[in-house]
Amino acid sequence: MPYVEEAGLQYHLNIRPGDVGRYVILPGDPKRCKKIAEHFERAELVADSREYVTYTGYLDGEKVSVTSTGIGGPSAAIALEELVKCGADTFIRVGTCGGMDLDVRGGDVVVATGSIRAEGTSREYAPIEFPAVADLRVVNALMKAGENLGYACHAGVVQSKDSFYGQHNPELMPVAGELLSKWDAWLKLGCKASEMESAALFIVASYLRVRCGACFLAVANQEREKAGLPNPVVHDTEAAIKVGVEAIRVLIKEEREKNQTV
Ligand SMILES: O=P(O)(O)O[C@H]1O[C@H](CO)[C@@H](O)[C@H]1O
Ligand SMILES: O=c1cc[nH]c(=O)[nH]1
Repeated sequence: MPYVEEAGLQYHLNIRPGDVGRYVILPGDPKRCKKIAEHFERAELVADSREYVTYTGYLDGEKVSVTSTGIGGPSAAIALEELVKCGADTFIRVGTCGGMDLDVRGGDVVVATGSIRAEGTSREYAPIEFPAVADLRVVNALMKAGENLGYACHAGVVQSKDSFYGQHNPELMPVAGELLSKWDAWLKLGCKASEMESAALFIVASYLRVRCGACFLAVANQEREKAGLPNPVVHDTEAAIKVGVEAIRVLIKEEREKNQTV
């Protein structure tokens, strides 16, 4: 492969095997990495390349990492591929989203059980009939984490799309009819929220046989606004970060207990 340089150095992330733990948190925003790494013990910056910032530290004695994916499926798929090449096998996206279902308010945490593949990247990995689903053990760990921390997380299907403004101003787009009629269908089907990376991550994780889940801070809910309901706007991602970090702790504990019984 021409894009792998010496000793397994990855072309985009600028990391090598050994630089990251098997557990990796995946925010979109590179600036969220430092905030997440502050929850680790002995965290160190290991790489800063393009939109990909990576810190590695420890949680309960286990090596863990955080790598930003940037915005959208293409860069998220690259991050997952290169992290897997460096030995990681369990991933939690900690992102932001816009609420869709009326019960999701700004400030709430949403856990994805699966994602609508309204984006392009996953189609270059799997036919559209194949569902983008989160790993069941990671979903359970995220819900347990919410319970441990006293956050009532919403669990359900989310929508992954490529156009942020197609979500917020669909009526201005040349394909308005298609965007609006599909959005209406997602609402009728109980879709919880809209974001941009989880479908690609779940499909690439299925292909590479690794575990991936996702939780999000709902920034606001445009459907609540439309319905004339209170619509708080929240930008502080700490609740979703705490749920993601606690879920990694839950998974580490489960893995240790499993290894003791075999
Ligand atoms: O806050 P992050 O993790 O970047 O996630 C969401 O925010 C970005 C859009 O504003 C997209 O990446 C979307 O998925
Ligand atoms: O409304 C939102 C908020 C965050 N991310 C999105 O994709 N949409």
